[in-house]
Amino acid sequence: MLEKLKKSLEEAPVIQKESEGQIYNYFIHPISDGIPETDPAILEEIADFIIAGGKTGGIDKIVTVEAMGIPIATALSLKTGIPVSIIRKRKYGLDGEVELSQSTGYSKGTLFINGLSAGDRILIVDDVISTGGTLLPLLETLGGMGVDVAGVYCVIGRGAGTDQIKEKTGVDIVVLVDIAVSANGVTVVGGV
Ligand SMILES: O=P(O)(O)OC[C@H]1O[C@H](OP(=O)(O)OP(=O)(O)O)[C@H](O)[C@@H]1O
Ligand SMILES: Nc1nc2[nH]cnc2c(=O)[nH]1
Repeated sequence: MLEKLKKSLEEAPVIQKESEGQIYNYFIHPISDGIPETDPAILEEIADFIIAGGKTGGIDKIVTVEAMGIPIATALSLKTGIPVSIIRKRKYGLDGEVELSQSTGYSKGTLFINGLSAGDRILIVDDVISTGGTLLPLLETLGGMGVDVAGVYCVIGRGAGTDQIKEKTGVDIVVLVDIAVSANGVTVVGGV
């Protein structure tokens, strides 16, 4: 299952990003960067896997975070007819906008939620989970808003974020492929 995705991950180049005196080994892959180009067959494989998980029934919105969750969310939307709501890195200042801080192993920023409200039943999809510094504050903020998160899918998992989020929030994130990343490259270490 997901053989194309796994094979392409093993071939992903790794660059070093420096943040706050720490080096982060950042892998570059079509699903997480759009480089060199995204194979629609891999997007379809991912969308079909998520649909087979049975969590798309009764969902009001597929929710993702700008930028690289968008192709995955769009592929899923086209197959299910469920609309996509995108959490942006840009402030709009609309009524009801909610902002939160995001951090990754290589960046810090602010996310802006628009178009979600109490009682919405959503499925979250994203390309990568690593430190959890994006999804943890997002899940906490959505919980505070009264949004019902029916499931969370991340295509690629690395690092401790998934386990930490489970410990802190009880939310089980489904990771399709688990990888280990070093300066020498990417190794697939698990997954569905
Ligand atoms: O678990 P974490 O350490 O938070 O890493 C995961 C996040 O990193 C990437 O986002 P990024 O902000 O780099 O945006 P991008 O989608 O534009 O690459 C990715 O899309 C996830 O949202
Ligand atoms: N492309 C890419 N996205 C990420 N998001 C969090 N970590 C990474 C990474 O190593 N590579």
